[in-house]
Amino acid sequence: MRPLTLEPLTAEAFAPFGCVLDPASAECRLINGGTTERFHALAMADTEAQDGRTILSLFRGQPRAFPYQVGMMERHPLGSQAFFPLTPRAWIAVVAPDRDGRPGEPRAFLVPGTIGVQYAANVWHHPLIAVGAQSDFLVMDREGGGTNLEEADYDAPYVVADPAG
Ligand SMILES: NC(=O)N[C@@H](O)C(=O)O
Ligand code: NI
Repeated sequence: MRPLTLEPLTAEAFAPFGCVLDPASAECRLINGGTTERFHALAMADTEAQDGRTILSLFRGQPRAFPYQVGMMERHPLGSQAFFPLTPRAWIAVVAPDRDGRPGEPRAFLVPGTIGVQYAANVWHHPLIAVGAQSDFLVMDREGGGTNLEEADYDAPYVVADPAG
């Protein structure tokens, strides 16, 4: 099995795959008479293809067992998909470039529990990888017609070591 190195997440490194949802980097607006900080527009949903609509869901992820085998990837051709942790616990985002309609060499990012990511439409990624304990995420993605899920298996799995060491 091919080891996957866990990379630290940066907006630059993730840019080919989507965007990072980091309140600390967002425009912060003081609203409601100064009682609330609005971390504005962490991400813009891309869900309108084929009359799609944006929905917000809660994903309750059970922790994956490590070392974790990444044997498949998926993508959503018609819409973006954003994950933002509600549980302040680090998690893992695995993405890959497209290589002639199949996922190429994956990259695994360790995402702090205060930061989310949005996979751009049609970007190969692995389904949610929660780490250590049950973790809740707000997920913004697309509801609508058409086929919005494509999956592909790797010929041989990659393996991610336990972030806890
Ligand atoms: N199936 C589903 O809604 N979730 C996946 O798309 C995922 O990326 O976790
Ligand atoms: Ni997905």
